[in-house]
Amino acid sequence: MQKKGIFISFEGPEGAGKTSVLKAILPRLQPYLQEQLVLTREPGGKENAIAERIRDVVLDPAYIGMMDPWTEALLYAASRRQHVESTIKPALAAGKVVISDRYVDSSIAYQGGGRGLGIDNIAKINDYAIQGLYPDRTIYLDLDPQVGLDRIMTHRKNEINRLDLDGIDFHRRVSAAYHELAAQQPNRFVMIDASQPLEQVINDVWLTLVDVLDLPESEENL
Ligand SMILES: Nc1ncnc2c1ncn2[C@@H]1O[C@H](COP(=O)(O)OP(=O)(O)OP(=O)(O)O)[C@@H](O)[C@H]1O
Ligand SMILES: Cc1cn([C@H]2C[C@H](O)[C@@H](COP(=O)(O)O)O2)c(=O)[nH]c1=O
Repeated sequence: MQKKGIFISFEGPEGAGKTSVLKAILPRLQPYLQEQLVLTREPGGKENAIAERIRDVVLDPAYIGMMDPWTEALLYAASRRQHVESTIKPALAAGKVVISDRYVDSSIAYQGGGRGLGIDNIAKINDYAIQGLYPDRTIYLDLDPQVGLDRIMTHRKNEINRLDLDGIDFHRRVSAAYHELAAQQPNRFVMIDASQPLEQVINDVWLTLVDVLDLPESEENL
């Protein structure tokens, strides 16, 4: 496939603010990109019934303590393969801007680092899913994992998924793996301090997008 579009992923620990930031950014981007913008997520994906069904299984709190870690890793990779093939690749081939709330770095950090399955092993199984398709830029919302977990336990109690309920040690290993990835690929990762007030985080993300997408430098965009 000849990739023509731009691919941006958002990553971070639980409760870092990815969903809140993307919700705020969407109406600001739409006037520039209109139907060229594809906002999607993992596990799952925009208009991707198969990947969304896998999401339901892998995140279901009913399976706490029951899901084998490799089954978990393979389910995320299977959902990603479907997402890449039927959502991401066609959009990029059509020259669109694809923004994904989580992508392969989540697997490297959560299953490779958090579950201890090994970063190289998880990268290897994900080769089948992504076939070399890495994001052009990855916006990492950086937050102490305990602060993120406290946020979701306080404000989002009715939407807690299976991994949110893993212990703090798991989430600290996830965070360490993300930091290792970001240190290895400083040109791809943009680190944003997600402990700031939400408006400031949104602004920092917006300025990054203005740069990456080469949006016109109006006063509002600076
Ligand atoms: N900068 C911030 N300061 C304080 N609260 C925040 C901030 N950003 C987000 N929140 C709050 O934290 C909670 C989690 O935010 P959000 O759902 O956007 O995070 P997320 O990164 O998408 O989390 P997850 O990956 O777990 O789904 C929400 O209640 C949100 O209002
Ligand atoms: C893609 C992906 C995700 N995860 C984890 C990270 C979160 O705990 C959930 C997704 O929930 P969100 O509220 O939509 O962020 O799944 C993972 O462990 N591995 C992955 O590849």
